[in-house]
Amino acid sequence: MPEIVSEGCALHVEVEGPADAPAVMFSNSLGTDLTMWDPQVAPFTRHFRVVRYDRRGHGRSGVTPGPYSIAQLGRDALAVMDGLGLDTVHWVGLSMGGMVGQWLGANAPQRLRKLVLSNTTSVMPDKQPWHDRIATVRAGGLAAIADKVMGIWFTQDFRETDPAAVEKIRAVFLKTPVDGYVANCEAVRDMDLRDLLEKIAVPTFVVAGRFDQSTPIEANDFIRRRVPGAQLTILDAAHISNIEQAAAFNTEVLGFLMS
Ligand SMILES: O=C(O)CC1=CCC(=O)O1
Repeated sequence: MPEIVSEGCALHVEVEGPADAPAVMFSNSLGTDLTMWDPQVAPFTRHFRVVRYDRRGHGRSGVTPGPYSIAQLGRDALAVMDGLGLDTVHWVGLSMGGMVGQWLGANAPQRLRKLVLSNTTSVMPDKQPWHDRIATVRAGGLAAIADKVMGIWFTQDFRETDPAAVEKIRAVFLKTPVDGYVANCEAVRDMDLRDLLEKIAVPTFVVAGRFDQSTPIEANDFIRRRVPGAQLTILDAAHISNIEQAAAFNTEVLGFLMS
């Protein structure tokens, strides 16, 4: 894999699937890494070249001083495309990955074929919970919020029926560097992408979770209403819908990308 450095940060990238197939680039959520997309690799590599990367501050990518911004994280994504020699990709982003996707859809539409925005929002109207979360993590590390976050990411039913899947993502969450996590929280807290939405000129599919408390259906439907021609589907999941409802997520997203 080529080493890709974007604005002083080495980004960890993995590529799988046929080299001559169109590329799908997956972008992770806050406090995860590229392994969150493991349930997508087998079905998507049947049709696509799968590109996954760890967002700055996460996983095996570097941690640079924060705060980060969604625009900066968008430029990182373009650096990954440039580093791999990809003129265009399909973009699949969940939560923060969807925030970066909104920025790309408005600022670099020529680099996108289709855009999937999953479990995301254009703005965090209440900043206080983010100030509180940052203070708690600075004082006690990610362990201080892990139980609460897992309770937001997955329904109780899923936590009981597939504890191994939850443990796997909790372990990634706990390994996320505090400085990287906080710098990304600051990007989420401070963003306001609402005015970009009507500029997105890329076929767009919005995926919401019926039980998502973090980026509720209304926030996803706001995006659907503002992005010209966008469609919305709602899965029986909380926030990390690509894991909790992997089969439905794969069917819906592949159906959109291949239509
Ligand atoms: O961790 C959360 O609370 C959910 C979330 C917000 C932005 C993101 O990427 O995940």
